[in-house]
Amino acid sequence: MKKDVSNTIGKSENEARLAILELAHMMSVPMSLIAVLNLKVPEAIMQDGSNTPLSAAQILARIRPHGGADAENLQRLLRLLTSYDIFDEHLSCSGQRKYSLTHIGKSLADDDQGLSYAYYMLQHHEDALMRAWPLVGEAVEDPSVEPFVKANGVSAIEYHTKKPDDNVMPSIYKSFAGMCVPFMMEMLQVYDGFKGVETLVDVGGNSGITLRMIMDNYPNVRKGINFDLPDMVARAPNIPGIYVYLYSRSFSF
Ligand SMILES: C[S@@+](CC[C@H](N)C(=O)[O-])C[C@H]1O[C@@H](n2cnc3c(N)ncnc32)[C@H](O)[C@@H]1O
Repeated sequence: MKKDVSNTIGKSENEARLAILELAHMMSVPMSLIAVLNLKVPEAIMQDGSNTPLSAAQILARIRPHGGADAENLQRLLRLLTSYDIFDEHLSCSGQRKYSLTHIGKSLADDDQGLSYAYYMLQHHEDALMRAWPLVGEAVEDPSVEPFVKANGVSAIEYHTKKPDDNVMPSIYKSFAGMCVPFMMEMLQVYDGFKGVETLVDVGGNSGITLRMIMDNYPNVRKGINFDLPDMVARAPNIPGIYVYLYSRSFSF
């Protein structure tokens, strides 16, 4: 007997169409997220520390108090990001939409050290990297020059370490610190493997901030060595007890 597969085919074709549509528009997600991060929307919602739901117009009143910005367009971004679990949407009986931050969204608002996951997200979508992505297919045809170098003339590490940056903490440090500090805080609560260690080497220690956190928790670690590239450690903050070790041969993570 011939098996009726029409429903199955229809279902999988529909799923395929939806999947392709989602993939075709995928760029809207990181681009919308970058837009709300640049607008400092997470900080605006957390401004009074309460994460109280706010309408797009109320958010704009906090970030653009002199007016002139478009609440309707901000709401479009917020609605899109609500479907990716960055915001929670609260719909009132009158049809007004308000937004608060989800658990994921809260990780994008600055903490009391001025750190958050936002800096990693921003650094991974900055212009230099965005110039390299369209060239990624060329790396298949000709792998001799990596896309970032082709687009920007220098390697990613060189670009980031040589970039003029008058911040107290250059963006490449803030990007990694924003990701690593919360992780290390949790790790230090459960891992006690640093007991008895006197000298600790952090390979690829970046700004040295996680090494400092370990040394603050374990006074037995008297000497820390931040083993990183010369340009990276050259701009790293000077931390008592932490020495830098320069290594320039390339390796990948
Ligand atoms: C993902 S970051 C590490 C983040 C850091 N562990 C923290 O806790 O914040 C990778 C680091 O590896 C470093 N790195 C890359 N190539 C290296 C090399 N050849 N020698 C030493 N460090 C290198 C980079 O400069 C960068 O600081």
